[in-house]
Amino acid sequence: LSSNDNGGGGRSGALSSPPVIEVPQKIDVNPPKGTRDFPPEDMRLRSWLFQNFREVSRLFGFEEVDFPVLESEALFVRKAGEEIRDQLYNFKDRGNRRVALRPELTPSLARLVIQKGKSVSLPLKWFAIGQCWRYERMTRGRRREHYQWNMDIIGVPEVTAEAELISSIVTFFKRLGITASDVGFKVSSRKVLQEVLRCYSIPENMFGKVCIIIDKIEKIPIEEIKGELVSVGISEAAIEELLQVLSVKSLDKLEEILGDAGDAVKDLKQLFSLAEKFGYSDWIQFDASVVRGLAYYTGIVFEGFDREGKLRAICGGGRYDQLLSTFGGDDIPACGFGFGDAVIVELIKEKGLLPELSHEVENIVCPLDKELQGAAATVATILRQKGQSVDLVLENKPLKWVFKRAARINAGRLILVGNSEWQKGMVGVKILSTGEQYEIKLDELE
Ligand SMILES: Nc1ccc(Br)nc1
Repeated sequence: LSSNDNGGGGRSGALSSPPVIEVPQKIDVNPPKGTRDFPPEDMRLRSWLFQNFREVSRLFGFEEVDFPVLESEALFVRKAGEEIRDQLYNFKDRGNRRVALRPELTPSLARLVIQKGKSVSLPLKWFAIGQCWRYERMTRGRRREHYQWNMDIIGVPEVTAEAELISSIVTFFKRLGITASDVGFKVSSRKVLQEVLRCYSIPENMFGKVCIIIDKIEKIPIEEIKGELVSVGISEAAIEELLQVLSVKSLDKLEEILGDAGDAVKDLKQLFSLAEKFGYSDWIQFDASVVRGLAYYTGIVFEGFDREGKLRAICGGGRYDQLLSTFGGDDIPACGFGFGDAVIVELIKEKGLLPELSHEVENIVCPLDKELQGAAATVATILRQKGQSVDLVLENKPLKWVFKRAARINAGRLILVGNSEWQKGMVGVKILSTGEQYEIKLDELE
C-alpha cells in the first residue's frame, strides 16, 4: 500500500450493517443497463483508440495520471444547473459518506494538483484515460458510462496552452485519417459573455448559471432559453444583447461589438494566430455560440464537431482558471479537454476509417501425445523468453483440431513436439502461410 494510503477507511466510524443480498437463482449475463462489456473484438478497437490517445500524449510530453472512479460527491455538486449534476451517479456508502462515480475527470485532476501542492513544479502537463459515469433514466436509452481521454495544462495563463491542446487533438485526428474536411473546432471565449454581462452590471456569481442556460441554445427552443434567463434575473435588454452577440461568427464583427479593450477579443486573436503557426487554421472557426456545459470554464472554450452534423460533439474543453481556488487550492490557471470513446468510433465508422484489428499469435505449440506435454511447455517457455507469443495446446487434441485453432488465432507457425524428434533435441515447424515445414534443433529455434 502506498504511504498515503488510508486503506479507504478514513475515520473509523460505525459501518452500516451489510445489506441482505438475495442469491439470484439465474444471473443476468448482460452488463448493467447503460454499460458495455468489451469482448476481444471490441477490446481490440478500444485498445487501438487508447494507444493513439497515449501516443499523442507522449508526443506532447504529457505525463499519465489516474484517480479513483469513486470520488466524494462534493467534487461535483456545483450549483449552476449543469446536466452533469442532475445525472450524478451518487450514493451514500456504508460509512455514511456521500460519494459518486465520477462524471468527468477534471475535478479529480484539480484535487490531485492541490494535494500535491508545492511538491510539483508548474506547468503540469497531465493526461488521463478514465471511465466516467452518469445516471440517466434509461427511457432515453443512452449509455451510463464512457471512457474519456483528458489532457490538462496546469499553471499556464497564456492562450498558448489552449493552442497546444487543440494541436494535440488535431494530431490525434490526423493519426486516424480524419481531416479538416471531416471535422472542425468551434472556438469562443466565455469572456465574450462576461463582457456583455458586465455591461448590464449582472453580478459575477450569475456567470456560471447563464453559461449553462446558453449552452442549451441548440438543444431547446429559444423562447425557453429566454425564459430561463429571465428566471435567473437577466433583463430583457441584456438577453437581447446576449443573443445578438452569440450569433456572431467573425472575430472582426465581435471586435466591432465589444471593442478591443477586453481580453475576449485579444485571447481569440492570439489563438487564431497561433493556430496558423501550428498549421491547423483550417480546423478551427470562431463561433460565439459555443459556451460548453460545464460551469467552471472561464475563458477560451472549444468543441470538436463533425462537419456533416450527424453526430454529437466529439470532444470539448477550455480554460478553467478558478476551479482550483474554488476547491480551496491556490489561484492556479488551468485548461484542458475531454475526448469521449463513443462519438469518435461512430465518426470513423462513418468515414470508413475503422482499422482492421485481428488477434494474432506467432506460434502454436502442440505435443503430439500426452507424454510430451511437459516438453511442449519447455518449448513454449523458450520461445516466450525470446519474446515470441505462443498459444500452447493444453489438452490432448487431434491434429485436425489444432489446425483449426491455428487458423482461428491467426498463428504464424505450428511447432510440433513429437517423440522421435524430441529424442534428437528437435521439433517440427510448419509455416502456416506457405505450408513450408522442416525440423530444427530446439536451441536454433527463434
Ligand atoms: N459525463 C458523462 C458521463 C458518462 C457519459 Br455515457 N456521458 C457523459
